[in-house]
Amino acid sequence: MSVESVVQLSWSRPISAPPRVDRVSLFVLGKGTVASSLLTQLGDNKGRFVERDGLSLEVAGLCDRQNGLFVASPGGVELEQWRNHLGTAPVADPRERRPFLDGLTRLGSRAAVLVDCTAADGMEKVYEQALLRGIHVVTANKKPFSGSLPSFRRLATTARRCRRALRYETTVGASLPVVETLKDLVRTGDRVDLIEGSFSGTLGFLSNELLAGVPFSRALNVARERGYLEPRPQDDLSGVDVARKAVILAREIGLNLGLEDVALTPFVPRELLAVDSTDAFFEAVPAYDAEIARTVKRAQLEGKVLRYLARIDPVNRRIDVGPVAVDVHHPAARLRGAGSFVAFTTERYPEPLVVQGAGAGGALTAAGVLADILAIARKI
Ligand SMILES: NC(=O)C1=CN([C@@H]2O[C@H](COP(=O)(O)OP(=O)(O)OC[C@H]3O[C@@H](n4cnc5c(N)ncnc54)[C@H](O)[C@@H]3O)[C@@H](O)[C@H]2O)C=CC1
Ligand SMILES: N[C@@H](CC=O)C(=O)O
Repeated sequence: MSVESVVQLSWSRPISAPPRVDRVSLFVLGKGTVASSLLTQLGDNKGRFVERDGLSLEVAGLCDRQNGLFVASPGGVELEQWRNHLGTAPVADPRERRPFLDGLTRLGSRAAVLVDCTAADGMEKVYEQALLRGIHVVTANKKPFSGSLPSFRRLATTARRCRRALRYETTVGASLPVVETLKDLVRTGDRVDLIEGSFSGTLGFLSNELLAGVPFSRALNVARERGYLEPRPQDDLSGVDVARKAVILAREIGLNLGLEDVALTPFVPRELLAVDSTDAFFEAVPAYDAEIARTVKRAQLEGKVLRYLARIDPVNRRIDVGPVAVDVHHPAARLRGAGSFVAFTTERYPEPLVVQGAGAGGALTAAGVLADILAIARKI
């Protein structure tokens, strides 16, 4: 067949045929900073998904710590009213997600996706239940990927065996393309020699505010208002959140390491981290303003900038996470606001491949979660 006749054929197709719209059902866990931004973005972009991708992304299920809501009819949860609907929905045990997952599989959509926007523990079991039912998983929750190594490996294997997607791009650097970039380096046979960077939007922001002379307690409140903090802010300030991200990346390059292997120095004095409840913690913070300001000043007097860095060294199988006084020419010294960066030094990139940009915030993270959902939906 000649090129002309192929062109002729495609032109002769009736252009008035209505485009096919595939229904994709979502079950969203959480109603906090990330989940609420995601639900807003799903509502705001509804028309765009249909027009550009022929996709109708519908929230069939929605759960927080207390309540759960499931809407089986086409269209799913009315997104403009989700807070009211969830607020008046029946109480649902957060550990028991089976009825929702069963309901999701019965909907008969082209695809169903469990979307975890919580920092809940033990979610790997829920993901497994989902994958085994043929439901894809998208998550911003770092714990299932940085916790027990056997659970993490089992999860990855289950996803592969069930041929379902398990996407967690936002677990490192919010919507920055860090995880998939690293996966591609590994998949294509590159050798990763070093991963380093500033992995916390919160700690980057706090360092910048401290450098500008803002008291620590005030900067922390701004970080909270902007949605940068973890549900438990001690996880940011102890460095555990950065350690989790480092473990996630280390495992991507085949290192069998866990949180217990990370050499971790906290961002703040350890006594402050001993305060357990979140309210008491925020009340205790101002007492540490002067001490934290002095640490930052000391680095400044030496002509350096205080940053909170992570370093994953596969040769020595080491992960180091902690504050470092860097030279003003160091890439981390140039970060502004909640800026983060991850630098991959590899066989093919002896000059590191650097991913850089804002690394925290509700709208950014939600956009990353949405991009993961769309990546799955487009493949169906
Ligand atoms: N805020 C950010 O910039 C980023 C956040 N993340 C991750 O996204 C996740 C959510 O973060 P945020 O929205 O900021 O936290 P958040 O504290 O605002 O919201 C967490 C939500 O999870 C719900 N929740 C807790 N346990 C639950 C359970 N078992 N079942 C259902 N819902 C449950 C809570 O009710 C709350 O609505 C965390 O894992 C965080 O590490 C990742 C990248 C960036
Ligand atoms: N609290 C985290 C949010 C993203 O993971 C951070 O500040 O980096």
